[in-house]
Amino acid sequence: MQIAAIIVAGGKGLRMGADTRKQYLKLDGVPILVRTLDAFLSCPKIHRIVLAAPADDFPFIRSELLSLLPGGDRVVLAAGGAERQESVYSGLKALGTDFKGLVAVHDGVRPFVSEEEILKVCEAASGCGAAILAVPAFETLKRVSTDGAIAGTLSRDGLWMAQTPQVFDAGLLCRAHDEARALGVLGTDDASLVERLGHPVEVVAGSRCNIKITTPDDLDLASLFLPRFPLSAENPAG
Ligand SMILES: Nc1ccn([C@@H]2O[C@H](COP(=O)(O)OP(=O)(O)OP(=O)(O)O)[C@@H](O)[C@H]2O)c(=O)n1
Ligand SMILES: C[C@](O)(CO)[C@H](O)COP(=O)(O)O
Repeated sequence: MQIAAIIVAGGKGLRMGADTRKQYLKLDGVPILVRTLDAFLSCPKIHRIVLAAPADDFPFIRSELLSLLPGGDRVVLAAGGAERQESVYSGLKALGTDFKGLVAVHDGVRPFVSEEEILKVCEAASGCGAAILAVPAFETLKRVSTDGAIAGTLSRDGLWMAQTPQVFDAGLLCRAHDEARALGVLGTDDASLVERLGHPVEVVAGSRCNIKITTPDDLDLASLFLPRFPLSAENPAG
């Protein structure tokens, strides 16, 4: 079965508070987005890659990022939208409605995804049509009221934190996005749009290394993980 990846990198990175969009910040000299794309370009099961990114950045992405990557010319660019969901939708349109395989949606700012994780979540989705990586909640969870006081302690039983890749049958993902758009539903991930259709989504245990680089602290954490995630052997920057 054909597998396509949609990498979303259209965000502004407001919580990072950097002058540059965080997907272009460098970790040990290599842009975060290049590290993420390298993980997918070097995975033999991924046949096509669409990158949803700010349209104004396309010249920079072509000349400064894709040019660093062996196979970077395989990456098709799609214009990112105002919300993550719109960026995924734009990626789906760029992929084309005739694509019939699996689509793996991944955040451009999750560079520490392993090939093993990509393969196992794709494998799960090839069975049931929808699967995501996630990790069990690992801290005590509090509901906090607007005055800053604890309003309750939640049971951690059965609570998981969603990661990406989130992998779906292409037709199912298109239907989930079309319906959400028609109804004005905005989800923070793709699985939530598929869940609303009543379709089961399998959860595959991921790793706590697969962080979404969101705040400046995450850059410090990322530097600790770097030695465990070298660039692929084909990548001359690696
Ligand atoms: N309009 C958007 C918003 C987000 N994303 C992408 O979705 C992923 C996860 O989003 P997040 O980490 O929340 O990124 P930002 O939206 O950039 O961050 P912030 O909310 O702090 O502005 C990132 O790779 C981001 O680039 C996107 O493609 N298009
Ligand atoms: C898709 C996602 O990465 C799963 O954790 C996440 O929902 C994106 O989160 P955001 O911070 O709301 O953009």
